[in-house]
Amino acid sequence: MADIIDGKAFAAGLREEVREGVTAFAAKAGRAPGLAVVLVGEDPASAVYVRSKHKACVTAGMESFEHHLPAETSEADLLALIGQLNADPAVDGILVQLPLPKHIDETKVIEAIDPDKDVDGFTTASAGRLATGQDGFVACTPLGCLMLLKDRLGDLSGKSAVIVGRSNIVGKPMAMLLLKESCTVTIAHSRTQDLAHVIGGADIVVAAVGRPEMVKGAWLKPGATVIDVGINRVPAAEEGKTKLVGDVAFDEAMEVAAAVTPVPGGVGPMTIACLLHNTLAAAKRREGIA
Ligand SMILES: NC(=O)C1=CN([C@@H]2O[C@H](COP(=O)(O)OP(=O)(O)OC[C@H]3O[C@@H](n4cnc5c(N)ncnc54)[C@H](OP(=O)(O)O)[C@@H]3O)[C@@H](O)[C@H]2O)C=CC1
Ligand SMILES: Nc1nc(=O)c2c([nH]1)NC[C@@H]1CN(c3ccc(C(=O)N[C@@H](CCC(=O)O)C(=O)O)cc3)C=[N+]21
Ligand SMILES: [Mg+2]
Repeated sequence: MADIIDGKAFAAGLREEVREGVTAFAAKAGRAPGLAVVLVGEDPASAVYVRSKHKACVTAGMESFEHHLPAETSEADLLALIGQLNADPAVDGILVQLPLPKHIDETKVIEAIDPDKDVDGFTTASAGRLATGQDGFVACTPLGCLMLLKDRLGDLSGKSAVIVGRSNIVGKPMAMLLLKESCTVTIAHSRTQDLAHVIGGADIVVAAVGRPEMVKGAWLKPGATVIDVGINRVPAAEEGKTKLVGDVAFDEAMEVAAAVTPVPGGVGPMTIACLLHNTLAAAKRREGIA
């Protein structure tokens, strides 16, 4: 039976560390770090995430500036808001909750964020810095996954890692991070042939697909470490209820792997803790505090 990697507990520790860092920052800077979260429209899942980010900010002693705009907001108005937040000295980090309504060009909006305030790590500047080994913000979800992997495995050098998914916000930055750790990295996606075989060679599997329980236990190399990024809401056994499952068939994986992250309670809480971590780092950098 594999170990369950307790992302929720690890995230709680990281949040406590950030809280202490915030106190030290405030003593020197005379102000708290500030995070601006922009939500456009009424997507219920997005509203839940934004609420938990706000709560986490406040608990860590940070300022949270919430901007909830109606779904009909024009791209120009949203870009104008980003411009204001870029110029606002009280704002250290800017997060624009994705997805945006269809009439708004996501790339254009993300690119408008000052890279020094890009605590999500989504701008081209941040992605380029990560890819070329320069200092910058790393996307929160892959950063959280890396922290869990290093905590569990120590040195990752030489390990074979398969990432399933190649999105700009999870799969690609995850690949860059693991490459930096000297893993031998394979990125699988919807055109990958014989995914089971590809996964079967991996010491580390990161699943970021968005398909409930698609990675089967029998595909895994015995003793593998499995990081499940997927958040899928599916019907529960009880009539009319839903539950969250990951992209990995958890019970099966527990029979073969050495360690597996659960959903919920795995990667999700790490994403929010890393957002706070990045926001504190942004604030320190902007104030010239080591
Ligand atoms: N825990 C957290 O904090 C977060 C969780 N998530 C969750 O992680 C999951 C992935 O998110 P995200 O990266 O944004 O998703 P995207 O939809 O942007 O990307 C999904 C990726 O999976 C690949 N894929 C789809 N079907 C298959 C298949 N059958 N076999 C192999 N690969 C496949 C796609 O390939 P192709 O490129 O060829 O289409 C694509 O690269 C979702 O469940 C999301 O909810 C996301 C962000 C944060
Ligand atoms: N600009 C932007 N940045 C993001 O980081 C971003 C985004 N947009 N859009 C949506 C995705 C998704 N995401 C999650 C964050 C926390 C949990 C999380 O805490 N999940 C809990 C469960 C929460 C529940 O019960 O619904 C858990 O896994 O334990 C999940 C998913 C961040 N995202
Ligand atoms: Mg869109």
